[in-house]
Amino acid sequence: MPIMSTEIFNESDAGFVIESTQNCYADGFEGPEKKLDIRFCPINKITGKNSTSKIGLRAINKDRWQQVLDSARCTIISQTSNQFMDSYVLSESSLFVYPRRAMVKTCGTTTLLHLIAKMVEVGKECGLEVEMVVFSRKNLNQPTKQIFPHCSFNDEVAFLNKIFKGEAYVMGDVNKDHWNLYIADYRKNKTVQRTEQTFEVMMHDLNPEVMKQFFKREGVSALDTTVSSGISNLLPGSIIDDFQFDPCGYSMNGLLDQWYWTIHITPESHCSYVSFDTNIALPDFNQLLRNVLNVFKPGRFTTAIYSEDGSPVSDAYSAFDINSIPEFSIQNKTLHGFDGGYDVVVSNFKLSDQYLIQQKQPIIQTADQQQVDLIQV
Ligand SMILES: C[S@@+](CC[C@H](N)C(=O)[O-])C[C@H]1O[C@@H](n2cnc3c(N)ncnc32)[C@H](O)[C@@H]1O
Repeated sequence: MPIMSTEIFNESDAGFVIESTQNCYADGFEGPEKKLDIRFCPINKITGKNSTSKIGLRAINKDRWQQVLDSARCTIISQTSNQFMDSYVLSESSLFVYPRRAMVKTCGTTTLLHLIAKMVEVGKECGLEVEMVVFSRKNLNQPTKQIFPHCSFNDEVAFLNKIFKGEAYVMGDVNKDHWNLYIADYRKNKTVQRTEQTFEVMMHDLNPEVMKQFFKREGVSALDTTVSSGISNLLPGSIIDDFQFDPCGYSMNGLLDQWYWTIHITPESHCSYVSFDTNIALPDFNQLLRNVLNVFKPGRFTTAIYSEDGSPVSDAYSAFDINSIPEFSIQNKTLHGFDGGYDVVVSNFKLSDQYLIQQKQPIIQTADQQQVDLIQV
């Protein structure tokens, strides 16, 4: 029977303490998330009663996931499910659980990689072993404030290589916006048609008027903000689990049949950041990217596309047309093709100088016009 429920946990029960943003994050909250996407397959030998279970990782309950998340230092705030997945909004970002896949992203100074041992253990409890691990993150604003191994990508890779056997890549300009990627792929049957894709948009320098909506306001619920901001229209028909932090910050998980989408917002002007992430099976991302940019109005952003050979986006390099976002100029674009049958494409954009000049023109014209009017009087 399909499960359709949203449960908000009592914050004190969950050990989740809302702290004053002004006091805690005076130097800026670290919005850019670390993301760990682990896919599992049945363990070859029969190891237990759950080994052939169709629900796989979904047999794990919220308390057990909280034990896993304890290692990353974050807390479950609420849970939503449909017939395909369980989703959890966390004190720092999100966890999505499919029968054979767990995707967790955490921000701030969380220690995401510390939860791997427990994640592998949970998989074993369900008769599953790791088939593929993808760890990725954008460059951090303040890496020195992180806890080991998250102060540097080199440390993270060394940490991961003690557990897995993978490859590491840096995509983009290492001195500017860039994206780090680690992949360990144990999938044996390379002939299987793989159709998964993910699309991430990581935005900085957001329009302050837009960001105002994500400060807690008396009498305005998270759902009100989800609707009035335009977020609910990004992928209509979704089950949405949203949360407004106090005094600011917003997170949501969306479930649209078998596809997830998730948005996390740090609205403070000195460190504004918004992430959008989905695995929706669209043939291109032109309209979705246009809509995301219209809702949030960033000054600069990075996109990351992961696309398997049989995915709806057949060519990750041209998954969206830069002509559909004329106010932005592209800084760089990097493609990595992998022999496992998938591509990763990372691009960086910023508002173009031409657009910024055009934006200023009406103000200058008005002032000039006023001057002319005054002279005429
Ligand atoms: C909503 S979370 C989202 C993080 C996400 N990775 C991002 O930056 O887009 C971070 C925002 O919530 C605010 N916030 C308020 N209380 C928080 C808490 N207890 N834990 C984490 N963030 C909190 C932070 O100041 C920040 O604006």
